Amino acid sequence: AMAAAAMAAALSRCGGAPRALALRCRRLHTVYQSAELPETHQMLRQTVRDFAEKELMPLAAQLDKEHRFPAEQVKKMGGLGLLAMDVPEKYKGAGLDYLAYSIAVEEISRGCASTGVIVSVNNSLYLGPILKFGSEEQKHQWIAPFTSGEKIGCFALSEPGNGSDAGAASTVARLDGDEWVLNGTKAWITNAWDASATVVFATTDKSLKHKGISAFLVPMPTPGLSLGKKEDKLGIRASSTANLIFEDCRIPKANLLGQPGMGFKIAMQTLDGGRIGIASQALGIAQAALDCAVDYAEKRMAFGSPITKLQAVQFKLADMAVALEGARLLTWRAAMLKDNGKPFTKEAAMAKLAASEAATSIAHQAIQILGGMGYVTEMPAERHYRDARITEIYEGTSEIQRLVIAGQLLKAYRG
Ligand SMILES: Cc1cc2nc3c(=O)[nH]c(=O)nc-3n(C[C@H](O)[C@H](O)[C@H](O)COP(=O)(O)OP(=O)(O)OC[C@H]3O[C@@H](n4cnc5c(N)ncnc54)[C@H](O)[C@@H]3O)c2cc1C
Repeated sequence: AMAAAAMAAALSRCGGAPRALALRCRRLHTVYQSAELPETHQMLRQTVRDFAEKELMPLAAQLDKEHRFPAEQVKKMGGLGLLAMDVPEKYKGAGLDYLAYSIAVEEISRGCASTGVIVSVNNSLYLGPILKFGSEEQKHQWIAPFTSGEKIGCFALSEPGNGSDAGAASTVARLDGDEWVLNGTKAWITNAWDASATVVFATTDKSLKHKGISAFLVPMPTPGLSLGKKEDKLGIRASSTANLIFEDCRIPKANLLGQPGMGFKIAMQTLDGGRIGIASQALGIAQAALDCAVDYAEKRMAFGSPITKLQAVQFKLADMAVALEGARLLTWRAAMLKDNGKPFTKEAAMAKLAASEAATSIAHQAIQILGGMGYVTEMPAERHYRDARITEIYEGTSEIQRLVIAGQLLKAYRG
């Protein structure tokens, strides 16, 4: 009942009438098998879908073309509670759960995949570890101002010399009186150019290898921290990606997150949750690609009838739908396990692997169904194809997901 009240409060912030919205069936081709979702989550889905169709979908191509951060839309999403979904209301979050978060990120990404990752990084990678490992004081200082969309955060783990092998971090932090002094370069940091703070991982005791890594909270901008150039990317081009360069960057001693040496554990647990967000982003891209393919195929005539009459096209659509629904169920399952306080490392890796591979394959087939029109920017299919690709790389490549899944699987068999 409390979750439902919180949901109603979050929804009412947008000034909408969620019940009426939930009852309105928008388009036949985007009906989900969502009967098994709680009513609150169905309402949320409809609200976020309406927002994405009105505010994101019409803009997505332009944002992509201009590499433009959707600042105004991020503020509106903050007003809807979408930037801090599982953060309790006492820290100014929406007080919802990870299933709600997954649904919201999917719908946002269906409208604009770049916006999807911006939202996912703020929720999972920035707020997530502070919520779980921060002191009460840190939560008030570093969470509350990052819930409304006025400020967003980032997460800096990867480095130029190591991505998958995150335990080999060469960024260092040394205690000097009442301050930590950070030196090193973090690479590929999502939201870097638009962020007001970062969670950053640095080695405090090299002899302990990955057990000598600690996590820190760093305001942005701050002296000693500079940004690299914006990466010119294949997809998700409206989200900024850049290096964070620390050169004798001094932060207060109190900005240590958790205990010294806990950084690697914090990073890995954070990525477990983050993978649910990226799986959801992939679902949204895949859904958008499938929607586009069906819309087009119903109208495109070849040899005297719409190409949806061709069994070869129908078989493609069937395979796309199966891959999407299977990945969605895995994603919801991982989210529900997390919401119930159960282990979900393996399930989150399975969800991320299945959803990202589904998204790349569905976006590929969508282009095939559109033929020449799939290859040009008049239609969104080519953008979905470019946007999908990153979901197999960040927050652990598909190879790393397979390693995580196999490791957990073998552990379970061996008892
Ligand atoms: C657009 C974008 C945004 C990003 N955002 C962030 C962010 O916000 N914060 C952040 O910290 N990082 C971020 N990253 C970094 C991302 O997480 C890494 O790129 C990713 O983890 C892979 O690391 P790498 O690029 O160093 O590749 P490498 O680790 O060098 O891997 C290269 C290849 O080797 C394979 N490989 C490596 N080790 C193994 C193994 N043990 N077994 C099998 N195969 C292996 C990989 O799967 C891959 O195919 C982002 C990256 C991009 C491109």
